[in-house]
Amino acid sequence: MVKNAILIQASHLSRTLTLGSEPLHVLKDLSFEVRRGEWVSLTGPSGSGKSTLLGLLAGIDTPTSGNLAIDGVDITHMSEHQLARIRNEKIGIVFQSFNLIPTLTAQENVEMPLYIRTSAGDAQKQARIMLQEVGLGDRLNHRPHQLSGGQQQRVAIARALVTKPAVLLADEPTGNLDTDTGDQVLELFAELRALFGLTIVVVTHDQQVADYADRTLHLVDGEFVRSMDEAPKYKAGA
Ligand SMILES: Nc1ncnc2c1ncn2[C@@H]1O[C@H](COP(=O)(O)OP(=O)(O)OP(=O)(O)O)[C@@H](O)[C@H]1O
Repeated sequence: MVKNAILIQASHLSRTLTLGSEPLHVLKDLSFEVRRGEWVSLTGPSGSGKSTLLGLLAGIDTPTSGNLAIDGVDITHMSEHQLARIRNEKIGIVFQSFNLIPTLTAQENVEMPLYIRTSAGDAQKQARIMLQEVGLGDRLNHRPHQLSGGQQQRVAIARALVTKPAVLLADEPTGNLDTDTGDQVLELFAELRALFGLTIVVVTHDQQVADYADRTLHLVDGEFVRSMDEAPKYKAGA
């Protein structure tokens, strides 16, 4: 059976927060698709709604209105329990601050998402293989504080991908890394995309990071705009 080419389908998504008496329209009527195997950047100024949108795609938050389907499954009205299952099966997430558990080794951190789906022995084996894929086969027993920032992010990437998700979501994944280390992490994304046919969505405010993607969705004040619609960088004839 040919799998659906559309991996993420969002229709008229809105997210409104009610704080005090005034509603805050964080995301406004967003409709878009992401195709299987595509790499999309999500850019925009601070406060434009990037992380909020990523939270919806991750099933961490739910939209106020509209519909969202991931890998052919409509997740819009799912219970927290159902969303947790979708997150474990279909979604890998990487954050700016790595979010590793400090008391666990690299291997144990990567095993974690597998505990609810397989035996301890199998989890250990799969975690080892995934850490080898990200170039950390010789750091299995190191704890996060014994690893560099780039290595910690590689562990986080291994943890995100060990369940073989359809989509990797990343929120400023290079934000805590120097430029060279950040580039290495993005090169690793590209390798893993080729290896696993991954779909990738990266939130970033860094144009160089955004340029790794096939396509950019640019948010301003909760709405998509084309980057070229922004204020011109120079005046014609100046
Ligand atoms: N839990 C919350 N309570 C109150 N306001 C919130 C909450 N979450 C988000 N917001 C508001 O929603 C808007 C969008 O926030 P969001 O974090 O999605 O933006 P962002 O584009 O990711 O910003 P940044 O680049 O600074 O991380 C902001 O104005 C923010 O203040």
